[in-house]
Amino acid sequence: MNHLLDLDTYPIDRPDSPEYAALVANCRARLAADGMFDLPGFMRAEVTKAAAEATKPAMATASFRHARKHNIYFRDTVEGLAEDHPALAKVETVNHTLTADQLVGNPVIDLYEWPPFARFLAETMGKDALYRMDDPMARVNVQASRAGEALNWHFDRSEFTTTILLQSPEQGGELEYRSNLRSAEDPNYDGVAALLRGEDPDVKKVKLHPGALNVFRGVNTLHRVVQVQGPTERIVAIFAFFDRPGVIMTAKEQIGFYGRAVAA
Ligand SMILES: O=C(O)CCC(=O)C(=O)O
Ligand SMILES: [Fe+2]
Repeated sequence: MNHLLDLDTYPIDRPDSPEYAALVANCRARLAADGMFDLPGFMRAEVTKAAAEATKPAMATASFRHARKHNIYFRDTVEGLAEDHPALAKVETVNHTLTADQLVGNPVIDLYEWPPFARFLAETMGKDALYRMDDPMARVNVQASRAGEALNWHFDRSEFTTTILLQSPEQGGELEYRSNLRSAEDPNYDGVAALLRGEDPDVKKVKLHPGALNVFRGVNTLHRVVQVQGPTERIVAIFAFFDRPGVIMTAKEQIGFYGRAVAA
């Protein structure tokens, strides 16, 4: 993996070393403080560039253009919330997705399949273990956003989201986020509504660079990608891990996310 990743700076292949323990401790502290950590230069620059380039033919011809209006919960109704509550205000998302079955041979798949990666992520999140999905599409996705496009405000359905940015646009494409906007006990609908009105002073913005590993607690961190400007697409790889092995999507979920279904 040394040819793909900067294992000198990030020794995730040496889980028994003191350097590994220090790295994990640092990531955990940042997750606790900010709901996020990123590791710049995690994937080597030339590999990152090659991985981005390799997605382009399929992105141009075979990706799923996903354009939708949604609220930040991706749900039609939220129990206890009036339909016209401003926390349910709709935003628009447009992006283009390639699924794992369309990424065969891409370094992002090699990384996903490498057991120390899941082990390292689990340790940063304070979990006993994390498992890859068995879903042929959802395991790893690559999303492209073009000028005028972006993934809009949302909470994630999974507790954590793990990405590697493969290509930056000229302008836009930063990740905007607000950690701890809600908790398991308090949905904080008024806080959500204030943020959607642009009135939350605690929104932060991070500009990731290609090759950076980014992990964030998306379940309680409201987040969006800032609209892309200019001719260069923002391209990001998204890795799906679960607390248990063997997770797959239903055909209905696959069609909802990707416009087609592929059996496991
Ligand atoms: O593109 C990104 O950086 C964030 C992706 C994201 O929020 C998601 O996949 O849920
Ligand atoms: Fe997300």
